[in-house]
Amino acid sequence: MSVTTDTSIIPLVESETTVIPVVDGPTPAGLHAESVSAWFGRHHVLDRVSLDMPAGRVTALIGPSGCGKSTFLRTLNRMHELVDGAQFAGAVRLDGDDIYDPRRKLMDVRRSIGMVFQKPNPFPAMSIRDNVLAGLRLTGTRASRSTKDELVESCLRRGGLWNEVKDRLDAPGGGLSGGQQQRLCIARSLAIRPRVLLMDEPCSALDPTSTRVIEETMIELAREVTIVIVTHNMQQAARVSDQCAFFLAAQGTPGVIVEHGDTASMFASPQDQRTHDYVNGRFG
Ligand SMILES: Nc1ncnc2c1ncn2[C@@H]1O[C@H](COP(=O)(O)OP(=O)(O)OP(=O)(O)O)[C@@H](O)[C@H]1O
Repeated sequence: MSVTTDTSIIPLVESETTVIPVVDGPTPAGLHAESVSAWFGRHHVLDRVSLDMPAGRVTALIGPSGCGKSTFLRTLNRMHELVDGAQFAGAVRLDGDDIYDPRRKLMDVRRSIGMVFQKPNPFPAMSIRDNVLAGLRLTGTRASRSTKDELVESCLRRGGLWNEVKDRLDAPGGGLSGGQQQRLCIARSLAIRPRVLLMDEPCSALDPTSTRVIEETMIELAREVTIVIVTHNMQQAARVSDQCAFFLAAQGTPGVIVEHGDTASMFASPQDQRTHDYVNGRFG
């Protein structure tokens, strides 16, 4: 089950004010999950999952419904803990530093590791420009008017939306098409300079043309931000990802990674029969 919610940005709220060089491009960071387990109450949904997600690469998480892909994704920026009764064990290292270290500020974690959800969730009545800048306000980041203008243009360009909206930046975000709204959400995520972007089935609500545009945007973005994407679409995983991890939860047991590796090899010559059957559409 993927959770579609505006909490994508609410957890960033903190009173602290920071000034950061908002226009410089960020540098992608490596993410490493180490023996990650997760529970919802007594329901154990992930069991000791370890995965390297290299800097500047696209990692696709694939597997049948309910095997824990979205839960795993949400442990990667500590959104899992927002659910009542949710528990976590293990470590997630961002360029070597554990994001679960109690000395680490939660806001810094969520600023470094952004998230884009299945259903586009721009603020519908807010202008396109203000949507892009919304994350800055929520993180207490100050910037001059001209810096903001540069930032809006840079994020919309990187989100692959600038040419379509540059003449109507004051129009409401809710007036855009679904695909444009999703790219606006990507641009909004980029404005706080994440080093990793988590994407939970970002194209599942979109038509094929919008999907292709988002995929092209992802491939471009991977130079500056590490991407981890959950997708049910095998062609999409093959098109956009450098490496894949295949998750599976056998009946009544928590999800594990059955196989992971370079995407081309996993599709052409999977090592595990279950991976072979899944990528060839035999189940799931
Ligand atoms: N908020 C929640 N509260 C309780 N259980 C949950 C919650 N979210 C997910 N689960 C359960 O955790 C398990 C893993 O769900 P998860 O959404 O991570 O799987 P998934 O592989 O992403 O599925 P899908 O591909 O259908 O989105 C499922 O059994 C699901 O019912």
